[in-house]
Parts: sequence; C-alpha cells; structure tokens
Amino acid sequence: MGWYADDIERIIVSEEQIKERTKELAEQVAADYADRDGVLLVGVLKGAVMFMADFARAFPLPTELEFMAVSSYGQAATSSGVVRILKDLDRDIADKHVIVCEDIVDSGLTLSWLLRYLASRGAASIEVVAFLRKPDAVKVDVPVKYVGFDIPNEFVVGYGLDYAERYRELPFVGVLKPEVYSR
Ligand SMILES: O=P(O)(O)OC[C@H]1O[C@H](OP(=O)(O)OP(=O)(O)O)[C@H](O)[C@@H]1O
Ligand code: HPA
Ligand SMILES: [Mg+2]
Repeated sequence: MGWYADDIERIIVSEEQIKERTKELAEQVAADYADRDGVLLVGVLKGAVMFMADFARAFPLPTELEFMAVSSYGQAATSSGVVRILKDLDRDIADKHVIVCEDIVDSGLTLSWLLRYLASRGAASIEVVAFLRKPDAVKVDVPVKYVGFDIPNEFVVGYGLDYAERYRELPFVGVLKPEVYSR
C-alpha cells in the first residue's frame, strides 16, 4: 500500500475480486449488445478511469471510448448535488448505443443529471455500468442495469475513487480510518 498503508481501515473490494467481477460484467454486457453494431463507452472522469480501462479491455465487442468529466464532490465527502461539466463530450453521440461507465453510484445525483444530459444529446440507447453502488445512500432513483458490487454506506477510496484527489491509484477499494478526515 506504499504511502497509504496507515490510512486504510479495511479493504472492501480486493484486487482479485475487481478482476473477476469486471470480467463477468463485461461478458454479461457484451451478451446483451451482441446484435448492435458498435457501442460507445462514455467514461465519467476522473473516478471511472481505472474501471473503464479494465472494463473496455475485458469487453469482447468493438467499442469507441469517450470521456466526460463532471464534479459534484469537489474536496468534500458528500455530494453538493450541483453537477458541473469540467469536460464535455468531444463528438456527436446521436444514434449511438451509449454505455455510461461509472465508478460509483452513491446519492445517484451525478448519474441522474448525466442520463438526462446524454438523452438530450440524442443517443439511440443509454445504459449504465457502475462498478460500485451504495443502495442505502440513494437519493434519486436511477436505472443502473449493470452493477459490480453493492457496498455499505461508507465513504470509500481506491480504484479511481478519491478523497480530496488522493488514493485514486490504490488497486483495491477500501475505507479510510476516521482520523484521516480530521487531518
Ligand atoms: O451518486 P453521487 O452521489 O452523485 O456520486 C457519484 C459520483 O461522485 C464521484 O465523482 P466526483 O464528483 O467525486 O468526481 P471525480 O470522479 O473526479 O472524483 C463519482 O466518481 C461519481 O461520479
Ligand atoms: O464513497 C465515495 N468515495 C469517493 N468518491 C465518492 N463519490 C461518491 N461516493 C464516493
Ligand atoms: Mg471524487
């Protein structure tokens, strides 16, 4: 765990579990999209970067990759509910079969906003693959067809997920020790 060994209280999803579940998810999604001609994966930066890279490589159908960057958490551990576009799509998505790649659905506020936005851009179909979901934290109901793991309502870091921009590079998902927040 390098620099962060002392900051992690416990591991929620191990590196092994990530690998196994990502492969399963990719195969499940591909089975549903086998008859479409092409899929556009839209990764939501920055959190989804690790998951999207692993998912895309395990996904056995032709894909194109697009990225959006939005932020609703900033430096905080709870969502502000205000979603800002930091980076928009680079291209037209009209008539594309879009699969949104998210690292986590927490309150659902980010995704709910994003799904409306992508629909307004004319996608042919839109589904979501989210690596993590917190069923007890949801504030708005969003249709998430594919979920890697349902996890408890605790703030987690690693595998793309940050606390104040740190810990994204950890290869697993873990919970921080409470004292980290009071530093
Ligand atoms: O369901 P919600 O409560 O809306 O939370 C989920 C969103 O929050 C995080 O993004 P964040 O705003 O922290 O940006 P980041 O991906 O750059 O860390 C995460 O990556 C999701 O996009
Ligand atoms: O639990 C979380 N950890 C990191 N970023 C997040 N964004 C929403 N929920 C989380
Ligand atoms: Mg964040």
